[in-house]
Amino acid sequence: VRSQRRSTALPPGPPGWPIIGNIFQIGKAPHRSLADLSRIYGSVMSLRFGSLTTVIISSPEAAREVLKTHDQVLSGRIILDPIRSIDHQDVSMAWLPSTSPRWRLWRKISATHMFSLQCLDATKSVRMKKVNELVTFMREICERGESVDIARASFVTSLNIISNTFFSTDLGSYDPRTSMELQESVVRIMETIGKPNLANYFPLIGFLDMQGIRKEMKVCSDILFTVFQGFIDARKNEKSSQNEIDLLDSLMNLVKENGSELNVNDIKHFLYDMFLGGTDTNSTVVEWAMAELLRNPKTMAKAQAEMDDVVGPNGVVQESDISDLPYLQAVVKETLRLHPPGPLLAPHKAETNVEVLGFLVPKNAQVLVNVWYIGRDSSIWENAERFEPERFLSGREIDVKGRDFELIPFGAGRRICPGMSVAMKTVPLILASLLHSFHWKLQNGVLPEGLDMDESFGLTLHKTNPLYAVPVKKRANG
Ligand code: HEM
Repeated sequence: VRSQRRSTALPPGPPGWPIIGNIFQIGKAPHRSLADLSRIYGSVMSLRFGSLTTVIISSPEAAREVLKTHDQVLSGRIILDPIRSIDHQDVSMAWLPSTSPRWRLWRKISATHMFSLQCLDATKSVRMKKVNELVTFMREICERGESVDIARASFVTSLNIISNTFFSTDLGSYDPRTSMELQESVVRIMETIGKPNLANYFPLIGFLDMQGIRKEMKVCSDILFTVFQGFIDARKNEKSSQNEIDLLDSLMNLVKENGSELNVNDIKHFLYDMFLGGTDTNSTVVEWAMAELLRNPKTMAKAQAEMDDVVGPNGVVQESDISDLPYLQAVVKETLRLHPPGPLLAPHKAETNVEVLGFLVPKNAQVLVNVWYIGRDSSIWENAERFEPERFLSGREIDVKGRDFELIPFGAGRRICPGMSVAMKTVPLILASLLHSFHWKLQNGVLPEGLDMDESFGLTLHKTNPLYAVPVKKRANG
């Protein structure tokens, strides 16, 4: 076995420069430049970023090998410098290696206390309430005949869903006059982690903080940690809970029960992951979906007609309606195919040498799965660049749950997004409520075909220019 492993070669890839390797060949849109390179070098390709060997996976077959067959060995994490700078890597569910007992404990806790069917049922009313508030806000915009930044508004909704689940209170506001500190910190942290950062590839220069990334990361993260600490202190001092039990109560009970394993610092870092993982991702998908629908008015009309049929023209969309709205679900899948918020998933790491489709993935290599490219590969998808939700309504059923490797926006295997179940309730509910309550048009007479779809790569793949859209009254109470 040993000699076989030794003879296995690294996957092919473009030649790189001494020391820096391929860093400067990647540019500002790595998912696109890596897609171009994989057309030349194949679906298992290797590059070098500084000292870091990186293997890029670009086909469903290769993704299955990485995320299923060799899942155990390839579920480590490459730690990015900003994460290290706030000491997040030793406590965070998102960054601990999957071999760590603490990672397993957090996955178990989140699966049982947050994302189980029973918990999702218990938090349904929170999602409904917060989405209704979004519609009320949109009604005010509609009355004034103004346009609205779709991502920003749905970010507030997502943030308030999470903050009410944990703390029974709103931390976001639609009113631009209120303090946006926490809201803005979450966005800035996501941007900061996603910035091109030489210190990710040359750890020794991290302390120089040449790009000011560590400083930014620390300032914004401290804002979040201080807010979380405030809630924890208030709960500790409360004699008996005034409210119904929320998730912070459950977490604090867990600390009492698992005293030696978990402490308050662990809770703060867990909350940090949940607030980062569960806000920007959702709102980005809503924004891309609305942008695609505004560019494809017939598709939007079809989705709205389905809702009129199922919910009734004057009804309010309930979460339980979503399962009866197959076209809406297809719109969400189609958006996730073309615009996965994590185009390269999160950076995996090989814990040992392993062979993938005949090539060596060496121990400590970074492994990135280009789900963005897989979603647009014309050998897999007909009219791959077109927004056609209908593709999901005929033929074999394709799911996003990590079983169909041609569509894996949440990843697959042991590192699959733990928040997938709640995201697949929240995103369709927000979208359905927006579409059912209003007609939509672009601002300043922009025509559907004139809407730009430029994207900016970061920890999530954003629309470069925020989508501003105008809600238009649909019916008497709309
Ligand atoms: C449409 C919405 C979402 C998408 C597309 C998405 C996608 C992803 C992806 C691609 C990963 C990395 C998987 C990998 O490493 O292979 C991930 C991880 C993660 N997501 Fe999500 N996510 C979404 C919503 C959420 C929500 C709502 C939450 C929490 C409330 C959440 C929490 C997390 C956490 C904590 C991780 C790290 C898990 C780990 O490393 O073990 N995500 N997500």
